[in-house]
Amino acid sequence: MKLTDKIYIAGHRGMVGGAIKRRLETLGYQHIITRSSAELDLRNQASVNAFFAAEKPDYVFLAAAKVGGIHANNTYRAEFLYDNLIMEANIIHAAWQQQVTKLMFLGSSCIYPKLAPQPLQESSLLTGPLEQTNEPYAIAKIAGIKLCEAYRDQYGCNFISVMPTNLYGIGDNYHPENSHVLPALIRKFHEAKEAGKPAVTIWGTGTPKREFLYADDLADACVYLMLHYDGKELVNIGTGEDLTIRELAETVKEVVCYEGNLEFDTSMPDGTPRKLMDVSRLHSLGWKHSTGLKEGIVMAYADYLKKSRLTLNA
Ligand SMILES: NC(=O)C1=CN([C@@H]2O[C@H](COP(=O)(O)OP(=O)(O)OC[C@H]3O[C@@H](n4cnc5c(N)ncnc54)[C@H](OP(=O)(O)O)[C@@H]3O)[C@@H](O)[C@H]2O)C=CC1
Ligand SMILES: C[C@H]1O[C@H](OP(=O)(O)OP(=O)(O)OC[C@H]2O[C@@H](n3cnc4c(=O)[nH]c(N)nc43)[C@H](O)[C@@H]2O)[C@@H](O)[C@@H](O)C1=O
Repeated sequence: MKLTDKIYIAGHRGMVGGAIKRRLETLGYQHIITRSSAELDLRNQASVNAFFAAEKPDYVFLAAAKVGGIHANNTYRAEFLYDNLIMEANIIHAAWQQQVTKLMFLGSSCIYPKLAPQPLQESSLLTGPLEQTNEPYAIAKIAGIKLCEAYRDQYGCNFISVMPTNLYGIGDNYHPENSHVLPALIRKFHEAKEAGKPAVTIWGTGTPKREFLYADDLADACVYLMLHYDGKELVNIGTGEDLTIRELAETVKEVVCYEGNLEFDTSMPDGTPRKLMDVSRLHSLGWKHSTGLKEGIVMAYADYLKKSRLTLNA
C-alpha cells in the first residue's frame, strides 16, 4: 500500500473507521476516501456501484456495519442481519468489479460457536451453534467471511477477513440501551456519580468473561495486516486476556471514582459465557497490542467527558 494509493474507509465516522483513518493519516497516507451514510447509503447497490466506478479505490477497509451491544442485537434482529448482509455484499461485489487491489473485511468474535473451546481458534468457525442474542449479526458476519473467500477462490481477489474482539475507545457509542458493555458502564458510573445515586445496575449475573481491545490498537493491527497479510485464513485480533463483567465494572467504577454499590439485573441476558480469542496467529504475524485495559478505560473516559461536555454545551 503506497502513500499515494486511494484508500476507502467504509464507516469512517464510527469508532473503528475513525481510528483507522487516524492511523493512516499519522503514517502519511495522502488519499483517503470517505463517505457518511447520509452521503452514501451502503445498502443501496446502485449507489455503491456508482461510487466505486467513480472513485476506483485501490484499498478498502470495510468497517461500516450495523453495530451494537447484546440488547440491540437481540432487539433489532432483522436490521442486524439485513443491513450487514446488504452492505458487505454491495461493497465486496463492487470491489471485485472495480478490481480493488485489496479489501479487509471486519468480522467479530461473535462468529464463533457459543460453547467453542477457549481460547477461540479461527478453525472453530461453524463447528457448533451460535449465541442466540447475536445470531443474526453473527450470520451476517459469517456470510461476509464466506463472500471474501468465494471471491478469492473464483476471481483471485485479495480480500482478507479479520475478527476483532470486543472493542472500546475514542468515538465509542454511549447509547444507554444499544451500546456495548464497556461504554455503557462508563456512562452509568459517571451519571450515577454526578447524580449521587447509591447504586449502579449491571445487566446479567456479572459472571460472563469478555476480552477488550482499545480501538486505536485495533486500527494499528488492521493497517499492519493490510500491509503484511494476504492469506485466506481468518485472523483473530485481541489481547489474549479477559475478565468477568463484575471485574470490569469494578475497574470502571475505580476509573470514574464512583463510590456507590453494584446491583445485578439478572432479567437481562448474559450472552456468551466467554469469548477469549486465540491470538497466536496474530502474534506469529508480528503484531501485539500495546494499550492495557485500565490505561484504555482512562482514555475512553476522558473522550466521553469531552464529548458529553460538548453535547451539554450544545
Ligand atoms: N465495537 C465493537 O466492539 C466491535 C466492532 N466490530 C466491527 O467493527 C466495525 C466497526 O464497528 P464500530 O466502529 O464499533 O461501529 P460504529 O457503530 O461506531 O460505526 C459504524 C459505521 O458504519 C456506518 N454505517 C452503518 N450503516 C450504514 C449505511 N447503511 N450506510 C453507510 N454507512 C453505514 C456508520 O456511518 P455513519 O456514522 O455515517 O452513519 C458508522 O460510521 C464493524 O464491522 C463491527 O462489526 C467487531 C468487533 C467488536
Ligand atoms: C462485540 C460483541 O458485542 C456483543 O456481544 P456481547 O459482548 O455479549 O455484548 P455486550 O458488550 O453488550 O455485553 C457483554 C456482557 O456485559 C453485560 N452487561 C452488563 N451491563 C451491561 C450494560 O449496561 N450494557 C451492555 N451492553 N452490556 C452489559 C451483558 O449482559 C453481557 O453479559 C454483540 O454485538 C456481539 O455480536 C459482538 O460482536
